[in-house]
Amino acid sequence: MNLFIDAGNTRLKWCLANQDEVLASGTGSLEDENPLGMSGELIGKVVSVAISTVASEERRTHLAGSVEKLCQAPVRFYWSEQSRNGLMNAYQDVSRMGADRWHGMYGAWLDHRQGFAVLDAGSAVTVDYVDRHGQHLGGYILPGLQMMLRSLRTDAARIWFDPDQGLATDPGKSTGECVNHGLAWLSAAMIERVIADARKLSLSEILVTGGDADRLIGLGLPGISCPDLVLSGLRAIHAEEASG
Ligand SMILES: Nc1ncnc2c1ncn2[C@@H]1O[C@H](COP(=O)(O)OP(=O)(O)OP(=O)(O)O)[C@@H](O)[C@H]1O
Ligand SMILES: CC(C)(CO)[C@@H](O)C(=O)NCCC(=O)O
Ligand SMILES: [K+]
Repeated sequence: MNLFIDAGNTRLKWCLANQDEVLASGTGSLEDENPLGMSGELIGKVVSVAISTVASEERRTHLAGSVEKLCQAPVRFYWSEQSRNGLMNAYQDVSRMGADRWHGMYGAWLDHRQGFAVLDAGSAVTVDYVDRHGQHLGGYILPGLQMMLRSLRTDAARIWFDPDQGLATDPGKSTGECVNHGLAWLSAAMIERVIADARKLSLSEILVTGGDADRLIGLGLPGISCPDLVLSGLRAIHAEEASG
């Protein structure tokens, strides 16, 4: 069995799979001693490890070391590419693009050939557009929800509030409401722009992934929820590499 890991800035997601089926999956944290939280029985089945990560070089090295030791299996990292199987990256320097974005787009490209947007609402939010020819048209990087809450709390001396996950966007009448409604209102505005862009660029689907995907759908994003988009892209690439 192969172990696949999508290691973001906050959490990591993993799945244990062979060519066509997923045996188990879960989430973990790079901070934990056992970053995967996998049982010994599952760990015993791992013969190779494939990782997509956007973590710092220090955390990446640490992860590689602990996973190698834990699984006694070779670890390979997969990065952004210029092109693959008809999907073409718009970046001139593809080594600068977060691997999660490329793997997410590739996961989407496998099943959606009519042009799509990928919205990954994680620690940071990314939006990427791919037309029906497989051409990546570019994208956007924005702060994520927790990041924005944290910066308001840290950088504005008189803003105290309890974060809520509410979806109300009407004008707030207390600090807490103004902050919470403000973030929902901002997300709603982003959603409107993505919808407008998708229409303008003739992209027929919006695929949503990341920890805050359901929140965006709750705010009216007409998107398809694909929680494992990055891992699907990574699995496909790993399989293609293995078959030569
Ligand atoms: N159990 C959870 N733990 C942490 N964050 C969560 C959880 N459930 C939902 N979230 C939300 O998910 C967001 C983080 O998303 P995700 O877990 O996809 O991040 P990530 O993959 O580490 O991020 P990135 O790839 O952007 O570095 C947070 O803003 C938070 O609001
Ligand atoms: C934007 C994030 C943090 C989203 O996870 C990640 O894709 C990343 O670190 N990207 C590097 C910069 C870039 O994609 O251009
Ligand atoms: K992610």
